Amino acid sequence: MLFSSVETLITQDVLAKRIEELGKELTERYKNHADLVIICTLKGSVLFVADLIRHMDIPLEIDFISIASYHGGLTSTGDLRVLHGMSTDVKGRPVLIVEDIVDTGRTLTKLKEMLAEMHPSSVEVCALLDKPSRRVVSIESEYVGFTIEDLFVVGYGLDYQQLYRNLPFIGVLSE
Ligand SMILES: O=P(O)(O)OC[C@H]1O[C@H](OP(=O)(O)OP(=O)(O)O)[C@H](O)[C@@H]1O
Ligand code: HPA
Ligand SMILES: [Mg+2]
Repeated sequence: MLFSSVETLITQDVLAKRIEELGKELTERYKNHADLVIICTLKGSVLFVADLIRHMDIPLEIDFISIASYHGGLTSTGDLRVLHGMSTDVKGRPVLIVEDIVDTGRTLTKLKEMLAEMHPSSVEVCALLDKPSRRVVSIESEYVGFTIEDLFVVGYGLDYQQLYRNLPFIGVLSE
């Protein structure tokens, strides 16, 4: 499918303000919990996590896991592949998963199952975008930036065929 333009759904300013709010909320949540580990899901969450942690005024570690199921397309293939694992020992430590988007819920479900085997003291999720209308697996995030309609979005880390991740705003592709 060919797309000719991108329409803005969430502007750079609106993103920045909401991410600052989330960072402050998370600072309050975790300020009395030592040893926080943030797990960023690559590739989509890389811009979000970089901005979010700059508003978290507490000690934290960060690690990355590369997990993918869209493989460039518009729909989840259901074939979840872990392309790179994490290296941090999270046993007995609070974990915050940072996700760019929860759509069918399959990625987050798989990630939470994998983490449970590592016995962290707690696991919470901060998702920039939530698309509840597309859920296949019932799962919720403790912290959500924006709840969006059933639209395929790109930008601010999110891709279509690995492109558009560098847009500074969230947009919708149009033909
Ligand atoms: O709730 P779901 O339907 O599972 O979709 C959400 C996941 O899908 C996307 O990853 P993708 O597979 O596109 O990998 P990427 O982050 O490398 O683009 C997105 O970044 C989320 O991690
Ligand atoms: O709307 C989306 N856009 C980009 N990647 C995605 N992965 C799940 N949903 C989406
Ligand atoms: Mg993708």
